[in-house]
Order: sequence, then C-alpha cells, then structure tokens
Amino acid sequence: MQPVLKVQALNKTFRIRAGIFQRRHLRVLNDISFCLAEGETLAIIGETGSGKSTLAKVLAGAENSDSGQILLGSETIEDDGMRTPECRYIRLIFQDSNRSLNPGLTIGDVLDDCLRFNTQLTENQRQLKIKETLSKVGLLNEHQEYYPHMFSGGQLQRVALARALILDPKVLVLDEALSSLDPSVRFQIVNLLLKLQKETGLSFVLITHHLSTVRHMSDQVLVMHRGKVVEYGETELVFAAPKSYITQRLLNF
Ligand SMILES: Nc1ncnc2c1ncn2[C@@H]1O[C@H](COP(=O)(O)OP(=O)(O)OP(=O)(O)O)[C@@H](O)[C@H]1O
Repeated sequence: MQPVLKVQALNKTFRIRAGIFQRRHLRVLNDISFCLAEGETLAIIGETGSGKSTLAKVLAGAENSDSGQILLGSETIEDDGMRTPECRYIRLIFQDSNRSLNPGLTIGDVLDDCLRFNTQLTENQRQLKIKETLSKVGLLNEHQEYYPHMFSGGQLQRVALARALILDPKVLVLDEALSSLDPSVRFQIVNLLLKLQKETGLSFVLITHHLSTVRHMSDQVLVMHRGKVVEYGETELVFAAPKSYITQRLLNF
C-alpha cells in the first residue's frame, strides 16, 4: 500500500549567532526519512532541542527544508526547499495554536477566511462546510458567533482542530497540541481524534512528551536525538524492547 506521507532525507540548518560578529550553522534535521500510512499515527519523541518542532514546521510548510523530499500520496510537495500548494493538505496544530487567533474575529469569520483564501466555494457552500466542521469537533453551529476569549482551553483546542480540518487535510501534525490540557479534557480530545481518524482515514504525526498518549494513539514511533533518527519502529515493539540507548533513557528502561 502506498503511504499517504513519505519523507526522504530531509535536512535543515539554521544560522545562529556564535559571538558578536560570528555566525555558525546548526544542523537541526539530519537525513530524516519515514513513511506514514493512511489512517495511522506516527509518534515522534525526543529530548528538548532534538528537532521535533522544526520537523513539524517543515512538514506543514511553515519552514522550508534545505534538501530532501516530502511526498503526499504520489505528489512531491516539497523538493529541496521548493513547496507546492498541495502542502495545505498537511495541517499543523501546536500547543498555543489559539494564540494565532485574532481576538477581534468570531470563530465563524476565522473559519470562513480559511475557506475564502484556499477554496473556490460559494458563500452557501462555505456556511455548510463550517457547520459540518464545527459539528465534527463537537462544537455547535452557534459557536460561529463566539470570540476566542469566550471558549475554555479544551474548546479552544476544538476550534484549532476545526480550523485544521476545514481544508480536508490528509495529515494532521499535532505538536504538543494536548500538553496544556488537564487530563480529563486531554482524554476527550484524544478520543475525538481517534474517532475522526476511524471515520475519515486521517493520519497523524503526534509530537508529545506524554508517553501514555504515544502508547495509546500511535502505530509507529520515531525517536530523534540531535536532529537524527535513532530509532524507528512499531510502538509496541519499541516500548517493549527499545534498542537505542537514547530511547531506553526516554522510556526509563
Ligand atoms: N528559528 C530558529 N533559529 C535558530 N535556531 C532554531 C530555530 N528554531 C529552532 N532552533 C534550534 O533548533 C534546535 C531544535 O529545536 P526544536 O524546537 O525543533 O526542538 P524540539 O525537539 O521541538 O524541542 P522541544 O521538545 O523543547 O520543543 C534547538 O537547538 C533550537 O534552539
């Protein structure tokens, strides 16, 4: 079966300050490759600074890579830093996604803007799509009239999910998206994500420090250390017998 997402030899370097007049190159992603099947979840774990968030941003088109390819189905959507518009089928939700919501816009306006800028839908079609999407994430049609400050933390993460889902993505990248939620709300959102995955075949790249969530949600796990993949395999196998010393340390073996 063809994977929905294929990442091949991805590299990314930042130029960082190394003194008053000096700069040096910091290699943050070093030859990263993996595959993700439709309806499956790949968890990415690693210590702070190992490159997980940079990888999430590159996948979602928020940062360009220096070299390497990202394929969505059979289409190459990034080739040595060049992006195609199809990258909108990979959407990113991060911990503070809602900080990027304009406090002066209602949720209906936010979702409508997303559709107006990215699709050719008519006003009626957009209204229908907004209603359907809010319902998918467990919000009411009336929530269209609400401003961001009127939502609780858990509801805001549902709004972030609605904003990601409204463009019918194939892959959702969740970068610590559940971390700031209290355990009962996190549990509800995890169940919602799993339900959506079952119903629509959506695939997830899950970046989290919560090992129990990794075990509960993911089919495969990829372990990063200083920008490199040090272990990659089925979640149950990796958790039962981690091969790399880095994984053993992360899993408290
Ligand atoms: N825009 C940037 N410019 C320069 N260096 C950066 C930039 N973004 C990230 N870095 C550096 O790249 C490295 C990897 O950062 P990244 O945020 O991807 O790690 P991470 O694994 O997501 O960490 P955490 O678990 O703390 O979120 C770090 O050393 C970080 O300081």
